[in-house]
Amino acid sequence: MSQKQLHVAAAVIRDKSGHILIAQRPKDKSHAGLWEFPGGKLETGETAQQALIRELREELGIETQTSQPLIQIRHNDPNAAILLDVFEVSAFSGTPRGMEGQALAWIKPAQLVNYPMPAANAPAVRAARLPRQYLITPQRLEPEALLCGIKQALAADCRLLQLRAPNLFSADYRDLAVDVLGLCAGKAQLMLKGPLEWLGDFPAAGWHLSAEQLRKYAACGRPFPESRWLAASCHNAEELKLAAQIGADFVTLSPIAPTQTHPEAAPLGLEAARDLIAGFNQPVFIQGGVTPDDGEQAAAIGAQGVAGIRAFWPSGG
Ligand SMILES: Nc1nc2c([nH]c(=O)n2[C@@H]2O[C@H](COP(=O)(O)OP(=O)(O)OP(=O)(O)O)[C@@H](O)[C@H]2O)c(=O)[nH]1
Ligand SMILES: [Mg+2]
Repeated sequence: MSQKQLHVAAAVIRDKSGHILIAQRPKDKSHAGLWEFPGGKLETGETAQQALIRELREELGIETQTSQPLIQIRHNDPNAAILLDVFEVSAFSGTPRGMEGQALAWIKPAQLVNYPMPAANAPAVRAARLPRQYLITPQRLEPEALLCGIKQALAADCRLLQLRAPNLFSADYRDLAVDVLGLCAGKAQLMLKGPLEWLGDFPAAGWHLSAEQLRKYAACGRPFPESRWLAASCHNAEELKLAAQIGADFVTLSPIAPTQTHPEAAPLGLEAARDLIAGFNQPVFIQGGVTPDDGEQAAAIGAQGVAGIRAFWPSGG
């Protein structure tokens, strides 16, 4: 017997203060009592976006004004193979109400982990907690210049930052990381990059693995609990597979287009990137030859957003 295929559209609805709307599944439905992103199954002939608009009207009594793809998740449940097509809804009219008697809650993104959801939702929760841009610090800057640029980036609403400074000696990097953690507190999520031996020194920050580290450690599994972000730099299907194996929460995929800094690396192009992203279940930031203006294009190929160094670094820094 072939497994049932379910295509479901669901919404991460944000209000003006950045809270997210979740709903509790009613008693008479599957996964009763678990929380979910409002939405439902596509009807025959509908696109995912059309289904989303209809479901939000039926379940919440709102009219969707702006929606953008966030993440597509493929999940095999004992009863069905689910394709969960998650959109971000940032503008709507009307006040959401539980039209089917379901409980609703507006919560901060960081609180999502406290509401039990179906297993398929884990990557969507990660995607909802991450911004659309990932700033990586440029090489060969002295600590003062780095701190100055980071302050400017934070003032310009940078919310995910990777402190990459391969030019610094380890002691200097570690001192700098302490300062940057302080600057980021309450503003941005900080990812550090360096030897895994340093992990214990920085319990507050996430960790970004190089492709080389990924190869070395993937077989050992996740190096720390899920309360911190684990990310990895990937360039092909094999590295994405290792990222899934180690339990990475999100990845960068590069290079998408030719870049000045890596002219020798063959760019993937958007089509190949789209296929790789479709085969990977966690948020992907595309990097290399993309700029902050490419966010919409990134979302259109299934990516979380764009990552980068020079094109993302504050110009005065
Ligand atoms: N809406 C929604 N469904 C989800 C999520 N996560 C998840 O695994 N699902 C699954 O996707 C399917 C969607 O079902 P649904 O019950 O919302 O479908 P529906 O609104 O069309 O309801 P109906 O079939 O009772 O008319 C269910 O199997 C549900 O468990 C989620 O975050 N939101
Ligand atoms: Mg539903």
